[in-house]
Amino acid sequence: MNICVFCSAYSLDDRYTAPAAEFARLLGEGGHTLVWGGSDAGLMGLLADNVKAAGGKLVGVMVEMLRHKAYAGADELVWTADLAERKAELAGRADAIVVLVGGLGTLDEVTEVLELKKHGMFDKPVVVLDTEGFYDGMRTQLERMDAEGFLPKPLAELVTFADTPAEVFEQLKA
Ligand SMILES: CC(C)=CCNc1ncnc2c1ncn2[C@@H]1O[C@H](COP(=O)(O)O)[C@@H](O)[C@H]1O
Repeated sequence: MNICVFCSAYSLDDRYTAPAAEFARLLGEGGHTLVWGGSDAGLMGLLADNVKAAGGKLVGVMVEMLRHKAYAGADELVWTADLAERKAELAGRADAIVVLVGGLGTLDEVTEVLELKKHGMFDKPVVVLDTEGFYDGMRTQLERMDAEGFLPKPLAELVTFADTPAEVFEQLKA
């Protein structure tokens, strides 16, 4: 399975890096391919290192303006002209999307795929790994949208939440 991951490009503490490394290990050992932003920075680099160490393949989708941060050991690096083209390329190559902790870039990526799903223009599973309750705020907001008629389909059809890396893979099998 080509698993596209959105996550932080920053270096984070162990509360976040340990579950990300565990997720990467399960991905690699499961024989999956990581499709990600192709960067060696922070959590993105850690993810790629751990997938590779566990025997998984790496497909990076990089944007020209971040060429200096490209991950050196990817099996394939795809170059895109801008962030919009990159998001389309990432989603287009994904059999599933997993969202790890991240900042505005991650939020931008996940909201875009959920909006595409809302319109039936993307139909792959999206699973949020809610490490340390990091996404509780986003979840509360989305549940309120769901309960108060802001979504055209049930929230569970757009995105699901997992507490642990193992639970992410259980959900992807379901
Ligand atoms: C100086 C530095 C950290 C450069 C590396 N910076 C980056 N390299 C590759 N993709 C990125 C970078 N920054 C943001 N992104 C994109 O936005 C997401 C991360 O942004 P954020 O850290 O959550 O907001 C990633 O999923 C990635 O697709």
